[in-house]
Amino acid sequence: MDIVMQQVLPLPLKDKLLKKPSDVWNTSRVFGQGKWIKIKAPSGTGKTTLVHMLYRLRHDYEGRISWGDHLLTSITAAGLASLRQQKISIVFQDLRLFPHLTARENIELKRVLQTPYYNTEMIDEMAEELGITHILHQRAGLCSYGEQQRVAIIRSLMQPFEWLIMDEPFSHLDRANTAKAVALIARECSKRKAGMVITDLDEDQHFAYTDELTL
Ligand SMILES: Nc1ncnc2c1ncn2[C@@H]1O[C@H](COP(=O)(O)OP(=O)(O)OP(=O)(O)O)[C@@H](O)[C@H]1O
Repeated sequence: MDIVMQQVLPLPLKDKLLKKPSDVWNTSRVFGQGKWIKIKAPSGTGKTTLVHMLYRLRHDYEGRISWGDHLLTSITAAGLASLRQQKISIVFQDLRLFPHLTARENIELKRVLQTPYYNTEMIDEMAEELGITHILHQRAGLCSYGEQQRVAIIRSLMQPFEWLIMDEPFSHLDRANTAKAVALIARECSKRKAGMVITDLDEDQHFAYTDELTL
């Protein structure tokens, strides 16, 4: 499934964005299936706005965004839920874990939302790989932000997907833990032949990007 953006401009930022060139805003852009796309921009310039539009959390924009044949402004609630369960997964910048559930419960909830893609043992394997086995039983709200970030990454990998959207997913991880998370994500995307859209402030070489765009 391609993600297509046509002349998209967020209404609250329209005047500001029209004043500078962009690889993404107010242009036609096709994110072809399986591409690994990096979107770079300084703080406060619209990365989270874009991610929320791509995931259809907000639709206060001009232009058109489609997931395959589905135009996001006219998709039904049932269609949206189904595509989010089967085709598009996400790591939010603000993570959106349930703070009163344990780390494991947060991940498990996602795992069982659809016909499980993985069995529950995979949670332990991924937690071990990312070094968070010891906090799986802990309430998510008590975990450090870096621990929560790794929980959110594992949660995003518990479902099938064609696209993984990530909004500054390593912002609270040190270099060694970032490398572990990158290896896991790259493996899981490759296994599914999935694309990714990842935002960050600066250039990086975490993944073998097919496209590097400036917002
Ligand atoms: N609904 C809205 N109304 C007015 N301004 C908004 C709205 N939504 C976002 N903005 C503004 O748009 C700008 C971009 O915000 P956004 O969170 O997308 O940036 P960002 O690039 O993700 O930032 P950061 O790197 O700090 O996370 C900010 O100045 C924000 O205040």
